[in-house]
Formats: sequence, C-alpha cells, structure tokens
Amino acid sequence: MNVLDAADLTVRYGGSVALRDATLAVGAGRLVAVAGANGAGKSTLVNACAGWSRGHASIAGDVRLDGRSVARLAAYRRARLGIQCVPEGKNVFGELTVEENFALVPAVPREAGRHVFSREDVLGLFPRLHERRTHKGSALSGGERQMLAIGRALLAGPRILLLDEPSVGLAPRLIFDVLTVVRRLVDDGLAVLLVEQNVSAALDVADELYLIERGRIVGHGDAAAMRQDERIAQAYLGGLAEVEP
Ligand SMILES: Nc1ncnc2c1ncn2[C@@H]1O[C@H](COP(=O)(O)OP(=O)(O)OP(=O)(O)O)[C@@H](O)[C@H]1O
Repeated sequence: MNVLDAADLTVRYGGSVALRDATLAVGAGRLVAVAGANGAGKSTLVNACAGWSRGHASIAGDVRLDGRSVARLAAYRRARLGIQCVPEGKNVFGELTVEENFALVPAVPREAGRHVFSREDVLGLFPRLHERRTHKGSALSGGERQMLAIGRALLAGPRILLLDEPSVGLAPRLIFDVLTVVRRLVDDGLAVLLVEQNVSAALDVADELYLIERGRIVGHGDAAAMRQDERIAQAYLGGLAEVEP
C-alpha cells in the first residue's frame, strides 16, 4: 500500500485552474520528485496534499494517507497524522534558538508507520545545526534554516515528508548535503515527495519523477527513464547533449 495517494486533485483560484486532475502516489522508502516550470502548479500540488493553499482556493479530489482518506481533514489534522510539509521559504522561528525551535514541536506517539526522530537524531543528521544549536533562527544561513525546518518536521513524526524547493538559494555543496540527508531518510523507509527546481540534483537522489506543465501531470516514470525524457533533457538538463545515445 502507498503511504500517500492523491487522486484527481484539482485546485481552482476563483475562475483559474492551478492544478487539474493530478494523480500521484508515494510508497514507503520512495523518494518521488516533482518537476515543472515556474507557475506549473508544483507548490499547489504539494500544498493540496497537505490540506492548504496560499489563497482562497477550492480543492477537489482525494488524498489518502496509508489508504485512509484525509481529504476532509484540515491541514493541522493531516500534519498530526503524519503528513509533514516543509513549505518553500525556510520557515522557522527567527527569535528562538535552534534548540527552542525544536522544543516547540510536541512529542509524538510511536505508532507503526511513523518515523519518530529525537533531537539527538536530528542534530546527528545535520552536524551544522548541532554546532549552531544555541543560535537564533534569524542568525542562521539559508541552508541552516532549511535544515532546521526539515528537522522540525522530522521531530513531528512524519509518515511522509513533503518538501517544497528545499534547495532554493542554497550553494551547490549545501544542496548536495541536504538532498543526501533526505536520501538517507528514504533509505531508512521514509516516504518523501520533493518539489525541486534543480531537476538534475533531484534526479540524482529520486526514485521517480512526475513532470507537471500548466497544472497537469504530463509525465511520470523512474528517475533513470525520466532523465532520458526529451522534455526533461531540453528544459532542465541543458539540452539533449546529456541524453545517452
Ligand atoms: N493565491 C493564489 N491566487 C491565485 N493564483 C495563484 C495563487 N497561488 C498560486 N496561483 C497560481 O497557480 C499557478 C500555480 O502556482 P504554483 O505556485 O503552484 O506553481 P509552482 O510550479 O510551484 O511555481 P514556482 O516554481 O514558481 O514556485 C500559477 O499560475 C500561480 O500564479
């Protein structure tokens, strides 16, 4: 059974459709990437799975967590059940230290299917955060804030992690570091849905990739196969030169 299933998700902002009939699945221990141009609907898709939207949107379709529909549940209830979303923007409490940011996350029950991390686990995954654990959120670099945001989601006991553009604004080395940690989590059994503008970096760590264009999913396949997809190669990988003959 998949950890997350989205079926025929449609999101409308007033008269305009930002996402139409999107269907995707994320299994346990799978890293599923979503790629697409600016405005294609990637954030809309991830946010709809988490149960929220940026503006006054109407959301139709089903979202199932471990086979149970959560489509009628508010975002906070989905989060409590284990749909942990890290939205774009590296949102952390700037006036609180790293440790205080962690302390605000309530303890979660150890239940089957939940991946429960301790503070020590998170600081072990992100040694830079360990070094800066007494620093305020506002004093952290963009990469460190991203690690803190992901760390908070891990403390909340995810069944699935939804990551929206974790690499935005990060230096290549940090992108590699963050995505390497994400891959380790997946290898330990976590399900991850990753929106990533750096498609090359995403394909290096992902198992599968969905391609989204103008609100529609127009392609899906294993990462290796999608790397060979002409649309991906031309738009995101610097032309056909990278496609093997
Ligand atoms: N609050 C809103 N009100 C109206 N339209 C919106 C709103 N939020 C997003 N949209 C529109 O929905 C479409 C999808 O936006 P979305 O943010 O999901 O794209 P994206 O693929 O994540 O883009 P980016 O890579 O730039 O973050 C866009 O046309 C956008 O303008």
